[in-house]
Amino acid sequence: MSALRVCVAAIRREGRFFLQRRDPLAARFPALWELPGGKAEPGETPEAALRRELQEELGWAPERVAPLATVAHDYGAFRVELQVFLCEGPGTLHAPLAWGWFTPGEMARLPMPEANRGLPETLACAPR
Ligand SMILES: Nc1nc2c([nH]c(=O)n2[C@@H]2O[C@H](COP(=O)(O)OP(=O)(O)OP(=O)(O)O)[C@@H](O)[C@H]2O)c(=O)[nH]1
Repeated sequence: MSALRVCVAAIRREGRFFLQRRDPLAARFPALWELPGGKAEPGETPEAALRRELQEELGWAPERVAPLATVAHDYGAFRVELQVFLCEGPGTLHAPLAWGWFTPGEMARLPMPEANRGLPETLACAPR
């Protein structure tokens, strides 16, 4: 089974990261907290996909984007490969869902998709 390539943004401000909560009525992973992002379209580079998703989801363009980690996870019914980018820059994020800024320690206590389990540790070690 081929993996869904999903590009996600670890948006950092003052040591905290932006998470949004999935729709409580979503068919998959309802009400879990996740990083903004989504699937790359055919022919799209991961960074271009990420920038497009951030614009669509949050109406926001990052000033700096750097690859941080890749996490593969098998959910059984499907596999994902999360490509995580560290994103920084000013400006308002126009989030339509519940959202917040969390330290890696706080993040570790939130309900998140299984693929995200190791992320708090990775984000805690992200280059300054
Ligand atoms: N955006 C995002 N997706 C994640 C994260 N962790 C994780 O397992 N995923 C999964 O990766 C896929 C992302 O694809 P998508 O963003 O285009 O899909 P979607 O929210 O419309 O959800 P759906 O296709 O599951 O209904 C989803 O299956 C999502 O649950 C994360 O931190 N952020």
